[in-house]
Amino acid sequence: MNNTNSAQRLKSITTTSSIEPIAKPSIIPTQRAASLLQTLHRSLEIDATLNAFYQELSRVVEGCSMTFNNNELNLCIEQGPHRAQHECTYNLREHQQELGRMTLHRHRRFNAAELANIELYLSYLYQPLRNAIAYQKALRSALVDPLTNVGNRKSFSDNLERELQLSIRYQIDLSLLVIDLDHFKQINDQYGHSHGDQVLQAVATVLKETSRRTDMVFRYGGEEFVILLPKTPLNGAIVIAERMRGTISLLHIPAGTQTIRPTASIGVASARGTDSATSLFDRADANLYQAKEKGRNCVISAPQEAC
Ligand SMILES: Nc1nc2c(ncn2[C@@H]2O[C@H](COP(=O)(O)OP(=O)(O)OP(=O)(O)O)[C@@H](O)[C@H]2O)c(=O)[nH]1
Repeated sequence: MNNTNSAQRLKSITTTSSIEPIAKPSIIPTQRAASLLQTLHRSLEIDATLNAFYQELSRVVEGCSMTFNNNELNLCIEQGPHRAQHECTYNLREHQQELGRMTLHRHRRFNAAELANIELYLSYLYQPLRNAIAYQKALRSALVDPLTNVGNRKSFSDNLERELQLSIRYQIDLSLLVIDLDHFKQINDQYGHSHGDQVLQAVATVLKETSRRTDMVFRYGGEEFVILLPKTPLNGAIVIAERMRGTISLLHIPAGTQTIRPTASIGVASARGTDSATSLFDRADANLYQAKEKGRNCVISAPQEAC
């Protein structure tokens, strides 16, 4: 295998036994190998597992840095000082499932013994990393709505409590949007449930795309979404809500020969020092109710407003 200035080493590792080192790795004392395995198995945190791997690897492959990517979990974990011109990359996979892509960088080229060591160490990493990834995926699936891929109601409750505490303790603004699709029952009845699902997915995409990275989008249930806007006062929240409402109203979702044009009503509220999670949510929800009462496809942030 090549290891020149521009060469990229790309290898798929499917199981521990499939690794065939191209040179003899340096001999790791049994006790050291056992202790490395024990350390790698200690945590189900991907970060901690990779950090332990890197600490150990950099003893035998000096001066290297490491980048690990997992697209499904949206992970990019970097260890070590910098990226450099020489690199070797391994696609770690289990059957058809990607565990991730591991790249090691260094200013000096990797020699054959070092490459063999890297592969030996990867064979130790493989199982602990697989366990950590499976655990993170399980945690994630308990908190993510599978249809729309945004946070679910449980995730919303956890985040609302935490953000409200932070907002009260540090006197930081916090706003909440409660968004409900209009006449969604009619959409389901007229176009069918699967087109209804497509509308929910398209709306979730709009909500994610029209919010900032720090905003949090959740599906509260059915055709109702909620958005937490940390560090956002009421007037800012109204602007974001209007942008979301406007963008949803521009959607054209194909349904056979027809097109679905959904709209949404939005209730907005901002946290006060005396708020509980329930009182803040109830205020936004009451405003949503007003928006429905006053004609739908509008944003209400105070009970007296008209659409
Ligand atoms: N396709 C689809 N429909 C859902 C899902 N969850 C809930 N619904 C439907 O959403 C509809 C909600 O209807 P309603 O609560 O009557 O509200 P609406 O028709 O949107 O009327 P307004 O909110 O008053 O504008 C019901 O028909 C539910 O069956 C889902 O995951 N997929």
